[in-house]
Amino acid sequence: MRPNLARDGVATYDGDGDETGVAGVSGRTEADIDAGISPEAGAPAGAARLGPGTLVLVVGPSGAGKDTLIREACRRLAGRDDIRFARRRITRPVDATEDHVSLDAAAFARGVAAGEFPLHWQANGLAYALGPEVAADLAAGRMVVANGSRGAVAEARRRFAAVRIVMVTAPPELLAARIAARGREGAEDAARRLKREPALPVPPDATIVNDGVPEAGGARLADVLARLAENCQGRGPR
Ligand SMILES: Nc1ncnc2c1ncn2[C@@H]1O[C@H](COP(=O)(O)OP(=O)(O)OP(=O)(O)O)[C@@H](O)[C@H]1O
Ligand SMILES: O=P(O)(O)OC[C@H]1O[C@H](OP(=O)(O)O)[C@H](O)[C@@H]1O
Repeated sequence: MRPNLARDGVATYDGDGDETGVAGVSGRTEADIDAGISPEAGAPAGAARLGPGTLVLVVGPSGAGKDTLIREACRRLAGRDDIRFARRRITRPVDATEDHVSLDAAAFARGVAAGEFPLHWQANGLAYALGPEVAADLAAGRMVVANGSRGAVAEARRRFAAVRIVMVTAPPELLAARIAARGREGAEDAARRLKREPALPVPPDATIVNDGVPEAGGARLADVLARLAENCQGRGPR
């Protein structure tokens, strides 16, 4: 399932839905967000899920610019007490590319065993988690935005009451060039990242093609987040 990158930065999905298990699936557009079309239809019913605030997972291929656009959107939405940006736990040393909490493997495993992480996943030889403050913010009715894995969306939908997905993508040649220029990964790791294409279990609520300047993509993400927050009304901070 590959996005079409045309049409004013809004991607739709082709295909028969094989990868999502949904026949004739098409991406939700920002118009759908305005219409309040719910992606929870068909989500598994479970025990108490974390909420009532909405978890927004920003997903997409490595190098697309998720962290960059999240930083930009965070700057633009500073002062919004109803929207928080998650600080991830990652088994990666601290570096300039993301303001995460760095944990070693043992500390990460202890966090998992203690049930501290409302969501965790593994990818790229690393372990990632959202911290307990995410659950607290959702419980207070806030929207929480996190850089997520496409492979963790299904689990997120089981664990959280309301999950929205924003796909950030870019043409393949830009992905490769950006990962190389960032210099965080070696050539082999970079190549493995470029090959990763875990399927989403649902189409994204919005897609941002980050092929312009970061400020443009960041402004677009901020817009999408503001609209998603509007549609979570009735669940404001308390
Ligand atoms: N619109 C853009 N124009 C030019 N460079 C960009 C743009 N967006 C991001 N970049 C650069 O591309 C690199 C990858 O961006 P970023 O780390 O935000 O991507 P990511 O999707 O979070 O990737 P990963 O999943 O590998 O962490 C960074 O060096 C960033 O500065
Ligand atoms: O390929 P998928 O499963 O979508 O994403 C895998 C992981 O890679 C990226 O993290 P980072 O680049 O290591 O910070 C994503 O944020 C996610 O955690």
